[in-house]
Amino acid sequence: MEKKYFVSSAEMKKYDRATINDFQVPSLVLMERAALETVGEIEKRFGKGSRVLVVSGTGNNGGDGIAVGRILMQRGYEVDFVLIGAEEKYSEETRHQLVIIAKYGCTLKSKIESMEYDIIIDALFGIGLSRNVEGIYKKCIETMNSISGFIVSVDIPSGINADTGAVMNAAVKADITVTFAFEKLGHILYPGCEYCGEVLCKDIGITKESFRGEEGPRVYSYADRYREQAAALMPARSRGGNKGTFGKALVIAGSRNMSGACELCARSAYRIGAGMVKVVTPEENREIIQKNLPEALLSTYTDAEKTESWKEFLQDLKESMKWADCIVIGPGIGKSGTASILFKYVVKESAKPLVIDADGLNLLAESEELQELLRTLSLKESRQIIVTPHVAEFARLYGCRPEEVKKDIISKTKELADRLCCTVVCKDARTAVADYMKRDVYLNATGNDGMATAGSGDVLAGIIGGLLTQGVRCREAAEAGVFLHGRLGDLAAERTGRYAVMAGDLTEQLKYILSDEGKRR
Ligand SMILES: NC(=O)C1=CN([C@@H]2O[C@H](COP(=O)(O)OP(=O)(O)OC[C@H]3O[C@@H](n4cnc5c(N)ncnc54)[C@H](O)[C@@H]3O)[C@@H](O)[C@H]2O)[C@@H](O)CC1
Ligand SMILES: Nc1ncnc2c1ncn2[C@@H]1O[C@H](COP(=O)(O)OP(=O)(O)O)[C@@H](O)[C@H]1O
Ligand SMILES: [K+]
Repeated sequence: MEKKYFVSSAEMKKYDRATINDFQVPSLVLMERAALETVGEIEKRFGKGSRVLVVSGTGNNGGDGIAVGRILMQRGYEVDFVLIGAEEKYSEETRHQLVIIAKYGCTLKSKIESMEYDIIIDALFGIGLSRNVEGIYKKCIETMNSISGFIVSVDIPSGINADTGAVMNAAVKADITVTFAFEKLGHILYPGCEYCGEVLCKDIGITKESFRGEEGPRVYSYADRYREQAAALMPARSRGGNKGTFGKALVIAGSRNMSGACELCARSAYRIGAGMVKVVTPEENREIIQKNLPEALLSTYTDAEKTESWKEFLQDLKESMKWADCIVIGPGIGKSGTASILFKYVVKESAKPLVIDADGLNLLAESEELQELLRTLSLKESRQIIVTPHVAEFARLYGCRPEEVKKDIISKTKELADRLCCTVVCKDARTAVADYMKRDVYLNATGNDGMATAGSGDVLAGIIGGLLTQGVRCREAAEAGVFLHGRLGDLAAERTGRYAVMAGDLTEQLKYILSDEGKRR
């Protein structure tokens, strides 16, 4: 799988240092390459004679900016240089860039004087931002945002935390961001991603060799090309296959007044390619499922208190669990006594890959015993288990507040995966996937706020289940499922706009994005 990395500022600094110290590429060479790449993007958009303001800070981000200004000036642009910060703080490289522009007779200002530029080069802070922006720095960011001009942020918009995407009290709102070597976490996480404009990632000679044989960056996504080639994430489909070949999903979902969850989930499992889907739901949903999803097999239950029929149902369920290649449990099952008994029974008795979603997660959060059971099943019986909480469900399972999850979704997802010994999909605007076997965390870059609509989680659970039935392993099914689900949301939003997207539209889009041959196996 071709990956795209999102690095932390510590990782990026490590790769910078390895390139400079181990490979002996001078720091000023990297800076010149960074500047040339940035200039290239400006030249694509603006011609000679355009008015440019360079706003630099004292660190190497400022040095990049001054080099950009110098090259533009040599190529016929009109450039003003502003540097904010005390001289004793200048980095060695920035000092050097200042010596060069002084030789060319450029003057350096300490504040923004004119209000009209064509282009503003934002080079106040890069990945070295270490605390909240205050005083003259804050004022300077506010001025850049208020005056006219196309804003080009160098490396990252000044004021955005490169590790978390947080706004550190104030941040530049860029039109484009030209970054180097690898995209940073702050480019993809909210709210940082909304400040970057288009992110252009450029090679300046800091490559994978700078990992020096160690594991690479911890966080990755799928390469952008899969957006257009979604089918490349699918298992190859055998032309001679029959419905058994493509697997059987058992979807245990829905409750009284909640038939939609199982319908969405089961339909999505079918649309992603499962051969057979059996729905287990309360008797009240029989008619509606038969009418709306006649393709599904069906098994219904009544209250667990009705002992005789419940016993019969459990017998049937046991057979269904043997029949299935994977089980999805939770969407809309509620938290009634019957739901709780059913959930415990399935976790204990099933031997197949299991996806636990929605109410299943709430029931799991309430039972230490079941959490312990998950660990045992995973460690002793190598059971494949995926849990798919949204942030609030995650917080209940983890035992913290939802804001804490949002703030640190990457580490928290990995921690919960280690604790439960399974694969965890923490759903948010940027969904994270981690498991207990691997250090790396997948961070999803597809999807949009149109998907924040009831039932879209049920669709994801069905998609992941449908991938499992086709033999995709847990971690890969979770990552590919999340990526594809986001793409479905993006395509649905392209058609209707983000306001109008509904969960069923996501499943509908599956008709269109998997038209090519799968290549995974
Ligand atoms: N040779 C290299 O190491 C390369 C570095 N590059 C550039 O260098 C940047 C990183 O440079 P630095 O590590 O020098 O860091 P920065 O230039 O991002 O900023 C660090 C400086 O800002 C100060 N600072 C941090 N937070 C502040 C705040 N809230 N208020 C006031 N001052 C604050 C620090 O004390 C330090 O002086 C990258 O973003 C990139 O643009 C690129 O040129 C590529 C090569
Ligand atoms: N702003 C957003 N950007 C991208 N994806 C989003 C956004 N908001 C929600 N989503 C996605 O939509 C889905 C919502 O799932 P969930 O909260 O479980 O919904 P429900 O319980 O109603 O089915 C998740 O996969 C989540 O990642
Ligand atoms: K910057």
